[in-house]
Amino acid sequence: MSDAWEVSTETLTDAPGGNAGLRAFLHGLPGVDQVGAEERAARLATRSIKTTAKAEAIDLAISMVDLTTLEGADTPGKVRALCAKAMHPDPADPSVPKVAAVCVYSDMVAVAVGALGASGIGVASVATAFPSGRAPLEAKLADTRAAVAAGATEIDMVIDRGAFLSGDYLKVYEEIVETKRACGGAHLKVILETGELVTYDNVRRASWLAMRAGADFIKTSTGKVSPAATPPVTLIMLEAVRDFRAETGRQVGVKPAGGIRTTKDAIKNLVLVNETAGPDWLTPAWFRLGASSLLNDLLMQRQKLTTGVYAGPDYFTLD
Ligand SMILES: O=C[C@H](O)COP(=O)(O)O
Repeated sequence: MSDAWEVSTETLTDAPGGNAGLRAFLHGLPGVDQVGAEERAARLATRSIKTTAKAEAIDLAISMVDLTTLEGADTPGKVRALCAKAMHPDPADPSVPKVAAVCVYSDMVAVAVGALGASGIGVASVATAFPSGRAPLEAKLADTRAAVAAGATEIDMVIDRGAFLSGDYLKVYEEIVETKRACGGAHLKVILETGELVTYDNVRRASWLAMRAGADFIKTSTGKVSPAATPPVTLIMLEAVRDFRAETGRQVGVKPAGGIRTTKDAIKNLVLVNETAGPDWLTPAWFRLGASSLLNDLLMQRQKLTTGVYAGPDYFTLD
């Protein structure tokens, strides 16, 4: 499987069998064993990673970060500072890898594009009436097109959870298909907002629905709803991308986001990836960590491993 992102061109324009067909497919998926999923996620979380492996894991995690600011009070200055940090997380140590992408609201895309220049760091924009997903489809598509026109290379859309929970799977499917079309060459991450989906079975169903509609990535959460990226939810989504590739040959990425704050959290995620979807997903092309305040902890732990002492949170610029 290639490391490069493959924009899926085979997105289905019609859901075979309409809503009834989708419903039959999604409800025909095997149910999630809740106890089994929680126990497996908890067991994997106890794996201890030390010394060289830990240093490698920290650098891999840094390279997978979608460095995020999604606040009403975001300013061009804050976004430029975030971009500087994305390119040189620790200006005193050029061996620290750059992050994968900067994630902002669509009106901040042009600022991020200008600040990141030719760094190779992606610009991800949330879109489609983030975070609620409540707006007419035309407004959602206009939001998406505006972000792409401003230079976004990745679009993080939210699904309509109300439609999903009321069983209108076709509406969710068609919105994803249309948003994928509006993305053009940009990659589409589909946010399921798992904290609102009520059951693990729904997490599995929403993952398959998004992948069948053409998602390049499935993402847990907006970061605005709790619970967000819990280990069992990430595990279920990793199983879904693994099984989807086995069935269709197409690889889809996974992005847990929301509440990932510590190096421990990040490493737990990497173990989950390796043990569930497998090492093919252990690259920034196929796995991202959406986080607004994880990077500094990764930098502190990295420095501790290198120098033996913690620099302390004030040493690094705010993330
Ligand atoms: O997409 C990323 C999330 O909004 C980040 O959530 P966080 O602020 O809990 O790290």
